Amino acid sequence: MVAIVGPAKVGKTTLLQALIKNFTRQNITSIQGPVTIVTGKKRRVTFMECNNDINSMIDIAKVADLVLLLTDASFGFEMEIFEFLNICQVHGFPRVMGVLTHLDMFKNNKQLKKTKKVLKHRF
Ligand SMILES: Nc1nc2c(ncn2[C@@H]2O[C@H](COP(=O)(O)OP(=O)(O)OP(=O)(O)O)[C@@H](O)[C@H]2O)c(=O)[nH]1
Repeated sequence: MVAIVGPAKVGKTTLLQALIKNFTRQNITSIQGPVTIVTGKKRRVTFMECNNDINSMIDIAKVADLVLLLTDASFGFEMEIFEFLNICQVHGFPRVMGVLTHLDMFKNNKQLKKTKKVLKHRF
């Protein structure tokens, strides 16, 4: 079970659609719940987008094997990220992978490198 967690409008649905397209070559426009994909002969992966509320975060922290924690790089860390990490500490930490989005918003390459370094340092 792979959970996609992050603040509102950070690009969770966009990432999920891109992952589905990568594995299945299908374009899915409206995603209503968890999506299970057969990724190998003996492997299935279920992707689930986590709603941006505390109860969903608690539920997902208990069952996820891997969490993709999305951060809008043009904005920085938001409260929800820290909230979710605190919840994980209480419920047993799943593996967490940080994903930076909106990197294309940076026009200045130097600024992009600096921001990436600062944000990566946290994971
Ligand atoms: N420029 C840019 N826009 C992005 C990126 N990722 C997502 N977006 C845009 O951000 C907007 C919100 O993306 P969604 O995928 O709907 O975000 P979400 O986290 O699912 O939003 P909620 O479900 O409302 O929490 C969309 O218009 C996307 O096109 C990115 O990496 N760069």
